Amino acid sequence: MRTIAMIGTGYVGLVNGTCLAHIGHSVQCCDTNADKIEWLQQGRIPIYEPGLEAMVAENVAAGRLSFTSDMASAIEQSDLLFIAVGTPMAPTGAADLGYIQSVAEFIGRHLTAYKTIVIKSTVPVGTGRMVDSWIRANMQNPQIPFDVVSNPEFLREGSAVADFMKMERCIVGAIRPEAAQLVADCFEPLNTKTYFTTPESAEMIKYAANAFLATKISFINAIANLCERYGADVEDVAEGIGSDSRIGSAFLRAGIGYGGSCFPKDTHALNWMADQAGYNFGLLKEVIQTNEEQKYVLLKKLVQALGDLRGTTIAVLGLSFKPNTDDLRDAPSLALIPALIAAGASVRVYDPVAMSEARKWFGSDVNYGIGVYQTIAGCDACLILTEWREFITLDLEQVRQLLKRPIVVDGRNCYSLASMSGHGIEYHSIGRTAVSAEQTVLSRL
Ligand SMILES: NC(=O)C1=CN([C@@H]2O[C@H](COP(=O)(O)OP(=O)(O)OC[C@H]3O[C@@H](n4cnc5c(N)ncnc54)[C@H](O)[C@@H]3O)[C@@H](O)[C@H]2O)C=CC1
Ligand SMILES: O=C(O)[C@H]1O[C@H](OP(=O)(O)OP(=O)(O)OC[C@H]2O[C@@H](n3ccc(=O)[nH]c3=O)[C@H](O)[C@@H]2O)[C@H](O)[C@@H](O)[C@@H]1O
Repeated sequence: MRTIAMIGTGYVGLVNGTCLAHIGHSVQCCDTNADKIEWLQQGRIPIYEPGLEAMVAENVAAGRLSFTSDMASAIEQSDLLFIAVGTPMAPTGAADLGYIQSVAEFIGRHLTAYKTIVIKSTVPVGTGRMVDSWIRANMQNPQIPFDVVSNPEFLREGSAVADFMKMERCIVGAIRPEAAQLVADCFEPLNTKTYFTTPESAEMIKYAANAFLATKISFINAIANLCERYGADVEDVAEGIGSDSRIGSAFLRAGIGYGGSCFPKDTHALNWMADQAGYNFGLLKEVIQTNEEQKYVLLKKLVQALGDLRGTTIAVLGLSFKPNTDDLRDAPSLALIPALIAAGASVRVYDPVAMSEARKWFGSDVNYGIGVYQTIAGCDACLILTEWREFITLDLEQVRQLLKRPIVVDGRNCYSLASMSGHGIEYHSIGRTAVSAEQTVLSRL
């Protein structure tokens, strides 16, 4: 059992802190956001993450997990200091290391005995060494030893607790093998495969993993756009290629592009790193560009179906960047909804859990519905942006009756073409428009 200070109690810090407590460690989660800490001390969870609330309560009750704004004493009382603060995108596309630097300097000022400092945040290659120097520059007693270890995080929002508890692999990048082993031992109860490497490789593994997954998504979205032009069905194509074990079926769901707090910023940060090194990562630039364009494909489909959008009311189902989270950071909805409004439409939105988050982003620009059916009633068309369970099990008969015009434009391919047409709904989805051979490029060949 180790004593751990988790510095930064956001999606990653709160889940890691709670799960590390759950596997037996004694964890203090700290944050500069005093409101967040106060909420957590009252047993309230500031984010929506399945399974997290119960796990927090259990570990707080067991005395293994606590929340504090007193970072200095948490640091003093802990063997390992995990840094899990944000690394948002700077205007240049680079990762903004401001929060990391301020934590490193704080640690430096409060270091009174040996500590292992673990970087959980996603940081550009070389950051571990910068953290080392920021700590050193602020130490009152430069003789105190410490290690900086890179231990990137791979959890997904919406399944974060399960991703941690069934961790597929643990990456540990360190200069001193003893420090690497200390960090690996923290995760020992999970029985996961650990890969030991240098800090630079560990930092690169994180960006390469996210960029590769983003590449798969942009690739299948580009194929989807081609499928529409040739009358093929991207769902069949994804299944057909995904069954090749060298390709794999994961991350081949065509849609309206990837969003969230990580793929967009991490692809930009990797591209920035490449540019800094004088390497033109053209492939990655295309992945980013394809994703940008994909966010607007539903607008084009809607205009094709309805014509002029001025004076129309459009229902939007799903605002979060994926199901099972209330996170709207870089969600496709943030790009598409302003575009609908700019085209003259009134927008009525509904999301099962992200409504209060949505109010922060959209304010009074949209109307907020109550439940699916109240939201779509009387609308000219309905868009599906997130594949929440509630939206993939709609009562299609009611949908047809409630919409002014029975048009559904689905950015997540939640339904078969047959089920929608069977209910008399004009259905537009991604990469599988039901066109006859005469309407496709084939007819012109
Ligand atoms: N959200 C995700 O699913 C994943 C995120 N990551 C990476 O983990 C890092 C954290 O991401 P999130 O948890 O999503 O961010 P977040 O924004 O949800 O949380 C960061 C927290 O750090 C706190 N903070 C900022 N400065 C601080 C300081 N000086 N001292 C103490 N606390 C401070 C903030 O108040 C905030 O509560 C990022 O680098 C991200 O790229 C990695 C894998 C998954
Ligand atoms: O670094 C991070 O923060 C995390 O980023 C992603 O996790 P997350 O963003 O939570 O969610 P994903 O499930 O990866 O989905 C990201 C986006 O891609 C989209 N997506 C995903 C898969 C797919 O086949 N198609 C597709 O469009 C989703 O709708 C969503 O908008 C990675 O999957 C995690 O491994 C990583 O730790």
